Amino acid sequence: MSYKHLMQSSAMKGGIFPVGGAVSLGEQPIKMLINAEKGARMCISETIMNLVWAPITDLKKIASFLKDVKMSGNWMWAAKCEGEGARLVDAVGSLCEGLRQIGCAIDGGKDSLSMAVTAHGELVKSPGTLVLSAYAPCTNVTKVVNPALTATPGSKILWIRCGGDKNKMRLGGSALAQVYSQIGDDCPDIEDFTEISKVFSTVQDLLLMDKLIGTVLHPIVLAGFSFVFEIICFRSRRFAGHDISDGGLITAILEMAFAGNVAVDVNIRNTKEHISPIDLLFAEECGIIIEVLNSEDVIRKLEDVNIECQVIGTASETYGPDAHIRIHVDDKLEINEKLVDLREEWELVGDKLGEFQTNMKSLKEAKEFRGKCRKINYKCDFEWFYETSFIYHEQYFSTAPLVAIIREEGSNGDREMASAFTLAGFQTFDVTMTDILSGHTLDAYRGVAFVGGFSYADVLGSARGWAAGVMFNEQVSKQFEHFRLRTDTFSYGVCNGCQLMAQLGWIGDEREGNACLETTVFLDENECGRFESSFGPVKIEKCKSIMLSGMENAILGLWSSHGEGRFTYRSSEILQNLRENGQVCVRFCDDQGKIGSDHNCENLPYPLNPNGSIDDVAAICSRDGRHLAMMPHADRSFLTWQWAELNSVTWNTRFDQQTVALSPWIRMFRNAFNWCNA
Ligand SMILES: NC(=O)CC[C@H](N)C(=O)O
Repeated sequence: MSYKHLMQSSAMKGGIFPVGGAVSLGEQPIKMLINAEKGARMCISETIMNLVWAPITDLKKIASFLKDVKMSGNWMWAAKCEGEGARLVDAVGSLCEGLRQIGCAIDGGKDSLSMAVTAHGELVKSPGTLVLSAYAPCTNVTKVVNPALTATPGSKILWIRCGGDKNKMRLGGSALAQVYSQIGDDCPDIEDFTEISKVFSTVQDLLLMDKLIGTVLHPIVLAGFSFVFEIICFRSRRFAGHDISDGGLITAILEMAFAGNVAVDVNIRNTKEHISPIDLLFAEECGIIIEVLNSEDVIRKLEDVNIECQVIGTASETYGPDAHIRIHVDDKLEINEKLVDLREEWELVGDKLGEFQTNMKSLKEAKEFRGKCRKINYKCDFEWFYETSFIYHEQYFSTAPLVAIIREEGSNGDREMASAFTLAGFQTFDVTMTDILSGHTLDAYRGVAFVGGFSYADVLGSARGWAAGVMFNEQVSKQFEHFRLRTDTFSYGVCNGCQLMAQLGWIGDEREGNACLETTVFLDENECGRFESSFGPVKIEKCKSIMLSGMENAILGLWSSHGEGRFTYRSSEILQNLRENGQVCVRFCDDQGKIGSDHNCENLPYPLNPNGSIDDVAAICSRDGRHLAMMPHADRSFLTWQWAELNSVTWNTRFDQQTVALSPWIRMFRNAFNWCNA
């Protein structure tokens, strides 16, 4: 089947069309123990304040943006126990009323209403719980804001409270209360839902107005005939935001600092004498924290709708081990700690869970890394811009080279792979292993892509079942081998596809003729012992891969997402040969672009090297460079908004809408296209 819809949507929409879906969650079971009605209202506010960071509706077209938000309500309650049925009714009533006030509907859900058991003669009830999930169309995924403080010079951190009674900072049901094994008796509440709507609408406005976000795009060099612009950073990253919920104001500020890895200095004014600094910092009253460049404009916008806001401080470009957190209340310094020390406190629970999943060596290495990481210096000197307008003409596809996006039962990376190849100018086709088994040949294709996923649920080891399906079927193995040996073809295998290529002998110690007889390179279990999903830097090596030509020395971010990614070789000579032949194509690297051997080590520590591959190998190609097998996902990193962090990216490139959307990884796919057309 052709991915015609991808090509057609490119043709119709004029290229990349960054729409998507936004989802958010809210749950407040501990507050519900104190008061079911208040807990339900806090659930609504948490859900909405988690959703506010994605632009969800074109405000000009629809009068009430929240009308586009739908929710699913899930109830877990011991409703048959005495008094619980009545509490459930109260909670449902307050939920309905709250949603009515903000103009939002529930269109689905599920309930488990017998959440109680008798064990050893004792009745054990689950706390009555409501989990709300909101969903809405996201009009522009490039404008989604995340909590990582950007520390952009000139920006300010603002605290905006909304919904609750401003005379109160209630600690009931808070994380602080739980730390002292208490629940409390007075929990936060939403007294005025209109304020929630106003804040929502104001933030939505900010998301859509670049002026307030402060995009910085300025010409730095005028070289020859071509303008070179520096994209200082991806635009929405000039704006950070986080809701205040579990843990209160202090936790929101700290989490933003941890995520940005930057220093913070704030001074919170406490206007009410009866509120102590502890209440102020730990109460979980509804609100948000934002970091913006043009704070005066934001304050004015909020004043226009009668929402108070306080400028509480700034983040500064002091990173990781150099960064301090200073929190004052009414000019009195309450907290003055190193960022990394506070973050380690915060990581304690994660590390405890990690002890059940991960080996101690990796946990220790991760801790050391957190303690010294400053900022990752991505680097890209090559051009990845190309004139894309031609691919918007459908007739173009009658001449473009064909790529088969091959998937098996359990694959999940086929659509992103198809979209990368389509954007690079190929005609892409969805080809299942069943198609090939029923006689579909690869003769028409110039390229094949083996996608990522969990073929046959990884039961016998990743890609083993998939490989067996090829190796033990004479017709399929002939078909594959014919394709591999043709001199006008290329292939790209990612993750599960990379594991498959290793099993099939497409990379490693290649032999003439049937390559499927033995495996010389094998992807073993990650050294850390768990499935690893992380975004981090890799270095592109000077190598034979046709897809990576001209990209050497770049330091780029890439998603890893695997449980079995450790390149392992039948003998040490194989790795040595691969190195000497220029077949090691990509390596995991540290924040400065250094690999393990630069530090006189066999490989980098976890999590920089997420799987423990010797020599930090992340991708290998065939002897002639036509076949490339890569563990991390370029297919999930070729658009800028797919990158988990871009704060520190400085790239030299021509600027236009398309280039902002495309990350340097698109060059790989474009290289393949140029190779086919050469
Ligand atoms: N994303 C993937 O392709 C994962 C590959 C494989 N299932 C693993 O866990 O290693």
